[in-house]
Amino acid sequence: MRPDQFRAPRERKPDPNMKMRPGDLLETLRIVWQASPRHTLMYAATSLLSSALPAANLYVGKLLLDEVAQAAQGNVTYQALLTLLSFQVGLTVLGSLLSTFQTTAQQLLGDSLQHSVSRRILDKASGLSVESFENADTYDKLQQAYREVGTRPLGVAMQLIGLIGAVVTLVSVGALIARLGFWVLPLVLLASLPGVWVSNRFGVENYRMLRWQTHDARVQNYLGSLLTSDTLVKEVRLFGFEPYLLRRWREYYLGFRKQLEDIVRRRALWGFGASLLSALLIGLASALILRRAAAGQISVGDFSVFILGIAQVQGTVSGFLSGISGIYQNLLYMRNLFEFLELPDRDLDAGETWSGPIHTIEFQEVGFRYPLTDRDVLKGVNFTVTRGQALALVGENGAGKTTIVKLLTRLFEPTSGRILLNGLDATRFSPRSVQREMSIIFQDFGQYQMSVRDNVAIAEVQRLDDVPGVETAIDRAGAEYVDTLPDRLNTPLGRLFQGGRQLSGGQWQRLALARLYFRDASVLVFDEPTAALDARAEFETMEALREQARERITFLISHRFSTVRLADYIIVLDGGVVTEAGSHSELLARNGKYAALYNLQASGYASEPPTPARAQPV
Ligand SMILES: Nc1ncnc2c1ncn2[C@@H]1O[C@H](COP(=O)(O)OP(=O)(O)OP(=O)(O)O)[C@@H](O)[C@H]1O
Repeated sequence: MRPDQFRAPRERKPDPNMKMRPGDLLETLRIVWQASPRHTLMYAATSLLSSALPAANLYVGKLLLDEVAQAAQGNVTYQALLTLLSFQVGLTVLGSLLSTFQTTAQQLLGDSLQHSVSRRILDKASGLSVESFENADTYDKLQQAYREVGTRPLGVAMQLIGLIGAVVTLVSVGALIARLGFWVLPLVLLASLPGVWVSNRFGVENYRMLRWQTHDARVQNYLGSLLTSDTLVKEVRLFGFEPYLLRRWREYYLGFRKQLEDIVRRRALWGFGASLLSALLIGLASALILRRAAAGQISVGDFSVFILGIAQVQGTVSGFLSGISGIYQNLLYMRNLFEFLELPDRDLDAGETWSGPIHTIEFQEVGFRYPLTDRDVLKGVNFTVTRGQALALVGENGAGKTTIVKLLTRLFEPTSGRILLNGLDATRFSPRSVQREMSIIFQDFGQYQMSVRDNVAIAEVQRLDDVPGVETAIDRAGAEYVDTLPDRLNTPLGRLFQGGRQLSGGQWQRLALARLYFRDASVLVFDEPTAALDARAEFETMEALREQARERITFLISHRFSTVRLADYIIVLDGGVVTEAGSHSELLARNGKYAALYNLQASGYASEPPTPARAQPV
């Protein structure tokens, strides 16, 4: 996490680009249709049929009431009443049947949609460059897209079909109500608007608030995760910074809370005003109807259509308008998703395919600046390394050692200068084909919560079943402890899942070394390979490394000069610039920075330990 991410909660300005585009609705519907055409059709058909049922129910209900009123005067047979009742029962049965099919279609469509959109997001994420992951904005987009994938696209489809259904209901029920008087329907429709306007307005505000909070919520989550992490608990307890973390976590909460309270208060006030206005309008419509009733112009059945129709129209108008705002909100999410899916991919297969071992690597005046930053972290770096040589990169923290490795392994491209492989410009070749010739152990290597075998063979997935290969790599990395694990190579590792074995830092590091050895590569990169190893393991690792290095090009980054001195060629970096280069003895003879650092470390071993102060008798 970069320091700028750790800041106090602040007012975040709305993203000016957060607007849906005209094509988003169609594109969303296309995604829904493609996920499952059959269930989309089934959902649409059952929803639309259901939308016509309220009017049919109202009408049959009205007929039934009128007949009952007639029956009181002895004008209607029991048979006629039963016929109407059977219609009403039929409508109820049809309603439940449609709703059963509709729910089934919705669940299956939702599942297919979640799968297909998640798949797109994961596909996209796996094609993104390392650079995109290091960009907070892209990372926020990815997180939000992935978090809401289960609800949003389906939401758009359901709401759109719901809108069409609402039109069907409104037209049919509206036609029944309109028969009761000219002003009745407009008044009933008008009465539904204030409430819907309020819920729409605050729904959008709520969504925007959540979206602006995404970044801060991520920081707050991170702070919470520090307090609940099993790996960090020791450090957190020892340094005792729990209160600090809790305070920061709470500061973020209070920031969110302030925004929420503001929205909730305003919404309550507007909501109250809206319901008063609605009640007035409905009162007016009722007075008009009652005047006609008093004049004997409408039947009991008609009056029931009015009373039940009000609720129906209000519910439908509210559903209709909140459907529109729901579509708008969901489309804002979809815009976020589309923006994420439209991010430029880094096509790792673009370019010629590199094949065969790499014999020489040459950096020519290589410079580099991380995207969105304004500082060159490498400047005019030159060196050549050939097969059989081990090259060590030395320098203080932040000097640019890991960045050189990122360029060498094509995770990033130089901003100036070039890298030659066997004398050919590396950019001609696809990053993936070049990476195939490289194997690496990073400083922050992966601890995969998988089996021992997967942890090693994942370096070359097409050889996942190569058990002898895995065993050889494990031997070479000195990870014999694997033999003592309950299920040897098949023992699940890590604490995340049940039955997993947790390893020590050094044991994990040996496994990462085995992973490096497992891949048959001509360039090996060791970024702090012995940091977590004990003295014997470090010695063995360096021996193995020397053995391996004969046939290969080896890059070594280490702060331990006992390791560095074994390299054939050493490059000293300072602030992204190569300040010294040569073999260990040459650099010592030069008596420059390398010699100073080496002697500093060597004196740490050679000097007499300070004599402990003798306790003074009191
Ligand atoms: N993703 C990034 N975005 C912006 N700047 C970065 C990024 N990664 C590293 N840097 C900066 O680049 C410079 C070189 O970093 P690099 O990781 O290469 O140093 P290093 O020599 O490997 O350090 P260490 O010995 O601590 O591992 C540092 O100033 C660092 O802050």
